[in-house]
Amino acid sequence: MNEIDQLEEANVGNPGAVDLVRIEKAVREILHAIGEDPDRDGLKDTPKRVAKAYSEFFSGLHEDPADHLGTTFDIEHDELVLVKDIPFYSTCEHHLVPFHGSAHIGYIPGPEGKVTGLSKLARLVEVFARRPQVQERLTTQIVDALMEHLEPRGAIVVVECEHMCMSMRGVRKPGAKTVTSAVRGQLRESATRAEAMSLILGK
Ligand SMILES: Nc1nc2c(ncn2[C@@H]2O[C@H](COP(=O)(O)OP(=O)(O)OP(=O)(O)O)[C@@H](O)[C@H]2O)c(=O)[nH]1
Ligand SMILES: [Zn+2]
Repeated sequence: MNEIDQLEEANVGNPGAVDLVRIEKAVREILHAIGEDPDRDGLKDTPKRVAKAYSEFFSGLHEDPADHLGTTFDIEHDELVLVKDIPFYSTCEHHLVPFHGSAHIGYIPGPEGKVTGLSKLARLVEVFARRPQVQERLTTQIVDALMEHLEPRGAIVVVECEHMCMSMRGVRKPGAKTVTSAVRGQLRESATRAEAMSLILGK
């Protein structure tokens, strides 16, 4: 049996939509390409480990934000709700290396009073972070999902990240931070926006 057949046989079913066998084959190729021996002791299980890791890194591609924002409570509150410093890891779609940092999410519930569980905001970040991403799209996808599913009066998302593609390669500037924001509805008005920003950035 050749090495690819062995990989196929070793793949014990693929519960998600990430094709583990295909990743394993590709990782073996990469190891060959960098001049390594994929069959040496330390590397022989690496393709399998990488496939498993990638299925975590990219699990958000197969998730729907509605799964998390579907649970809402009717709570009368027409002031800002803000969850800040939600840590996350994502993967830069240009280099397939991590970028990581924090997301801050605020919204003013709408007249329907749709308020979601606080943990669901962190789950929403995961849905979009666990995909090949750029930071700007991550930021707008989060805010747009909030607007669509909670119908709030307004929403704001601020994301602060360090990109490994700028730290460990290329321009090599570790510590440089990128800040992106997306604001919708009433939170675009200068006074509410300023209040939200000072709560988010005033550490
Ligand atoms: N706007 C944006 N750019 C990103 C993000 N992640 C990585 N990049 C940038 O994507 C760009 C890709 O540029 P290219 O010139 O195609 O690639 P490259 O030769 O590897 O670029 P260098 O990183 O400058 O070496 C780089 O400037 C990265 O810093 C992101 O989330 N948003
Ligand atoms: Zn990158």
